[in-house]
Amino acid sequence: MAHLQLLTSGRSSGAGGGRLQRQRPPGSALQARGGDSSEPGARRPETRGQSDMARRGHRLLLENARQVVLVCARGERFLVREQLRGLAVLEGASLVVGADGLIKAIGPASAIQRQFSGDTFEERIDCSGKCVLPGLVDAHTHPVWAGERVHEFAMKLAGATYMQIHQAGGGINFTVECTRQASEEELFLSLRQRLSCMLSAGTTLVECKSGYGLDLQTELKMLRVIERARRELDIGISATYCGAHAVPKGKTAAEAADDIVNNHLPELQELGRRGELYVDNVDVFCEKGVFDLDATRRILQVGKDTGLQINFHGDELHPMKAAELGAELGARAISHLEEVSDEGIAAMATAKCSAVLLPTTAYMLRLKQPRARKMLDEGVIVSLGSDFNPNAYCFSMPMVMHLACVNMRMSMPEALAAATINAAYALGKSHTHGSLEVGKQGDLIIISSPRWEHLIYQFGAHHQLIEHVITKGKVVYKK
Ligand SMILES: N=CN[C@@H](CCC(=O)O)C(=O)O
Ligand SMILES: [Zn+2]
Repeated sequence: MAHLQLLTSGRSSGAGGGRLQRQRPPGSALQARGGDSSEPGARRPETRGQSDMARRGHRLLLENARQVVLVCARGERFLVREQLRGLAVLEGASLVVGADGLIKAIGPASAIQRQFSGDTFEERIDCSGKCVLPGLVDAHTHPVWAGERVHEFAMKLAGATYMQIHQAGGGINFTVECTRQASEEELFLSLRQRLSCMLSAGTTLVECKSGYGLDLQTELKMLRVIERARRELDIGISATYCGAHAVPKGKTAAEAADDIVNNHLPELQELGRRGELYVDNVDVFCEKGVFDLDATRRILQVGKDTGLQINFHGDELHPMKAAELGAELGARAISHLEEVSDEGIAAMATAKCSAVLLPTTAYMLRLKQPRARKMLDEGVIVSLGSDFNPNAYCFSMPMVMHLACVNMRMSMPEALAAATINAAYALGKSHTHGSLEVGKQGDLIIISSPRWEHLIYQFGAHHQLIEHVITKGKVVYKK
């Protein structure tokens, strides 16, 4: 009898000496049509024979993978607490993506072979000895900008702080000047290049912020560039309006907030109504010397009222009570949180507001690490992002996961969940992305290793490990 074998890899179940529990799968994991119909609770596979029906055409067959990492298998929208001890992993499994780009079946290789024996596939990939994982989700990036800030890296190495550089006209302000001068085409070409680097590092869904324009005209230019990328490129995009990323020269924070709530947000709403520009999230840099709690509240509330999800920068360099505010406003996610309070953590857990942790920032700026363990223990939905921007120049979610494990003491299953299903939740997309389940989008990566943990363990080796990146069942990167 061909049972689906659902493996659970525990917190300490790394490649060396970890324990792997084999469990009978829950019925929902057997949604895969390859499931054995004799399995209690299994949905009966379709019984129509190939002889009496026309051959069906599908987009992709991934055959006989050593491991297929589902991440979760019961339609969970996020994973917290003990759910993170064991991710759902199938061994010796195959996966089918249908012509619509959605996952059609996942199950034991032999069952999938029987079930689909007469069908055709645009592409078949032999995954023997390899692992299939969900495409990675990067929940926080600033990828649209012009200019060059490598000199600031040297200044920071010599001891300057982020805020010293910012207040001296560098940092965000410097990038704003360059981005205002850049053409839309120039910004699009550099964004395309950056997104292609992310894709080849395994990211298939990425949050992209504006925020280097600050004035309406340049913010719209950045958002149009993101919209064009969403329409033309293979990577999935969640667009964030971040016009409150810094206080523009010549304005106070209150004046900037007025401009945003009276002019920027209504204009975005109108463009959305006309189908010209889709924005998913509203962001504010809530920080001492940038936007205080009151200004942040005003902007986020109006953003929410115009239909945007709240997803903002908080409690990064100073404790601001941003987490408490986000929980109160119903924020979907808050990023950074190096300085979050205990009360803020508790409030985020209750409000199901995701903490988007950014290991590259704490690493590059030598900040104290966000308290990931406390957040995880209290049941906060922890996600990860690369924070790609001119200050933290990193495209790679595998490296982000590695840093999260070493510097924030997350386990490998926690890090992978944070870079897949939980990051998708932070973007409001975990019903379609973030795990390999029937009916979800066929976004996957194939790595040339017999255990998935190598993607995290081999620091900086993702380009050797990642063989294929697939979105909607189509190979979009091949090593
Ligand atoms: N903290 C605010 N924003 C960015 C940095 C942007 C920049 O320095 O250009 C961040 O998330 O790290
Ligand atoms: Zn950021």
